[in-house]
Amino acid sequence: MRCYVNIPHPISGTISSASFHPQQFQYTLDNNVLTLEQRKFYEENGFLVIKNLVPDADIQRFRNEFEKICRKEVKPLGLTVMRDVAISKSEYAPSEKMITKVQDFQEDKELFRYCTLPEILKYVECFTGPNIMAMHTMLINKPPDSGNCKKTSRHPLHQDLHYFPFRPSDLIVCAWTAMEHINRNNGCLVVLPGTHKGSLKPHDYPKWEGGVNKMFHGIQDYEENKARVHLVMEKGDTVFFHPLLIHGSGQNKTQGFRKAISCHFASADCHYIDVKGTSQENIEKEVVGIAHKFFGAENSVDLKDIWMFRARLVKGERTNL
Ligand SMILES: CCCCCCCCCCCCCC(=O)SCCNC(=O)CCNC(=O)[C@H](O)C(C)(C)COP(=O)(O)OP(=O)(O)OC[C@H]1O[C@@H](n2cnc3c(N)ncnc32)[C@H](O)[C@@H]1OP(=O)(O)O
Ligand SMILES: Nc1ncnc2c1ncn2[C@@H]1O[C@H](COP(=O)(O)OP(=O)(O)OP(=O)(O)O)[C@@H](O)[C@H]1O
Ligand SMILES: O=C(O)CCC(=O)C(=O)O
Ligand SMILES: [Fe+2]
Ligand SMILES: [Mg+2]
Repeated sequence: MRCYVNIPHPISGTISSASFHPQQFQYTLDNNVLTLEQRKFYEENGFLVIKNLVPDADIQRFRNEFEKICRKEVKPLGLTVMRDVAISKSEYAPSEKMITKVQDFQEDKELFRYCTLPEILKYVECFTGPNIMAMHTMLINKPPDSGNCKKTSRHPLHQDLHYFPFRPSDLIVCAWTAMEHINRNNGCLVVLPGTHKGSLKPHDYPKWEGGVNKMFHGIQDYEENKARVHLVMEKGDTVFFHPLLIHGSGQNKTQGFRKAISCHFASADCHYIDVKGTSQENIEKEVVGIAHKFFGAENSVDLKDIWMFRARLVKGERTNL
């Protein structure tokens, strides 16, 4: 996982034994895809934006398929369709306006293409190595908040590792692609650079007046003065980020539904862990509780089974996960 690169001496420009400064990389692997500058950026900040990575034609296909799902013209197996908490009890009408995100599209050929795009996997491999599993998939359709003023479209600051019962964290990466221009107005991603170097923090529901979406846990000891960086992205731009990086997204103040597609990838060489007795126990209980609703409480399923069942190999060999 760790490797050393010879950095030429800044003054002499040569590598001699006297001027040899080994550089340790912890969060990126040795290959020729990332420039040294990009590698250093990810090591330091825990995220990396690649401009214009996914072609418009692919994004259009994801959009078309999402609309078909919303209109109930297709019903992919295993898909979770989530409505915003502010409208979850309102009248049912199948339209994209009702859906805040879909998750687990591993059985939907059109959407899952995202997780197999060579241009995405090329970068993913820099973090996971050659055996790559798609662990969790989402298409987020952040609804406008302007109507209800409840700010329920916000995603509290969190670390994605809170949801994951596998390790090591450095071999996990999220790819998140903007499906349109995204800025602070429609609720872009917000990151706290460098927080991937810290540990996993306890997460719980934020105490928001307007309510909060199911399982949208956030970190509790939020430091107001910590520098937040708002990632303004164009259609097709993709950010890769570490699962310990603290991030969230702000309210959508526009009338449109802000769209992004994402996948969490992990090295197939990762291993599952037991989260009992850790800060992740609360999310495990919720996930297992929902699974019981679907499969019946008598059929005991644990978190590991749920993840193994949904995970898909996208490159290399399925070793552990
Ligand atoms: C399996 C492993 C999962 C891993 C976790 C994710 C990993 C993520 C990793 C990456 C990091 C990702 C970070 C992340 O993204 S974390 C967010 C991840 N969120 C989820 O995974 C939630 C997935 N959603 C669901 O499972 C369903 O949509 C739920 C269970 C929510 C509704 O189910 P269903 O659609 O069948 O609805 P229903 O009509 O039968 O209603 C049932 C009850 O639920 C109420 N309700 C409805 N909508 C919401 C809502 N939005 N907020 C709160 N409550 C809601 C509703 O009022 C009713 O309440 P009551 O009348 O009973 O009181
Ligand atoms: N003071 C805070 N306490 C807790 N969480 C916060 C705080 N400020 C921001 N956040 C979280 O970080 C996310 C991003 O913050 P940001 O300030 O960019 O968005 P916002 O407050 O929703 O919108 P705005 O662009 O109007 O500030 C928010 O959605 C929220 O989840
Ligand atoms: O708002 C988004 O698009 C991303 C939210 C997020 O971080 C997540 O679902 O894990
Ligand atoms: Fe997240
Ligand atoms: Mg704010």
